[in-house]
Amino acid sequence: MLTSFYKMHGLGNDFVILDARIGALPLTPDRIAALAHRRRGIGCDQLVTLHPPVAPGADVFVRFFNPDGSEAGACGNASRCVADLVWRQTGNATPVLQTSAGVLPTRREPDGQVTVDMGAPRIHWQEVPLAAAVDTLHLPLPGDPAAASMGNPHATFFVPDFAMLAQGAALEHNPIFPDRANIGFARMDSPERMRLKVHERGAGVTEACGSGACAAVVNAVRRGLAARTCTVELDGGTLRITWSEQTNHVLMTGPATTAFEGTVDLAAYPQ
Ligand SMILES: N[C@H](CCC[C@H](N)C(=O)O)C(=O)O
Repeated sequence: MLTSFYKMHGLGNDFVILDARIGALPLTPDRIAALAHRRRGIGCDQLVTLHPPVAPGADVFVRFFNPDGSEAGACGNASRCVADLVWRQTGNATPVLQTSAGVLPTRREPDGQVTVDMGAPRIHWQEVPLAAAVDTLHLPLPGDPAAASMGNPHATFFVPDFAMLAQGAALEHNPIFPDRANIGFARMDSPERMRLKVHERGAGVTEACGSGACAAVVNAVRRGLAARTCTVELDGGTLRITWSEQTNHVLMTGPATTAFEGTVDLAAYPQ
């Protein structure tokens, strides 16, 4: 059974996008992991599936899966890529994405970049989630991180350099994060500019993390370290993030790139 796929990336955070809008695809966590494998599969940081929308006003329902097979409620870079794909397919420059974490309006900018309204950050401990009723602005961990969710859990460490990146895997699995967490390391170069590296939950260090950039700016603003509009410099490039005072929503603007299209025989991958 040959299935078409799109290989796309947002600042080097790369995705295999499969279209399940015309019919369900036989995907299991093991098959997702096999497809995401860098040598034995197509290879990607996340596998993304498209489904018929259910939410009123949504153009497509999008699901995000990490290469370990786990599902995530948000993926900022992939959301920009799906919005770009829908525009290429339909000419709709403002597609609305339904995700398990909420309905995300998007907009194609005149320069070809894509803005996604990532919704409001969740900053209560139960929403991140955390395992205990602690202040999410100062978690009881060495390095004093803050935590927030953009529909997926993020911890942000404010650091002078990136020596702590090597601790990302252990921190991802720290028991304070019952659903694990994406671990961001942010160096504030000015209130308007942040350098960020992210060890992603279920994926490891990626070239960019869109939801991680959103959470890092939210946490930096909460700490009084950043302006509400901040340029986030990641390994793969830069994102513009604004945490709106009026709407409490976080807007993320950045590129979306198609690398290639292909077909894959899903039956050739383990169930
Ligand atoms: N690893 C993340 C999902 C992908 C997020 C990232 N690729 C982005 O652009 O937001 C998680 O398990 O929550």
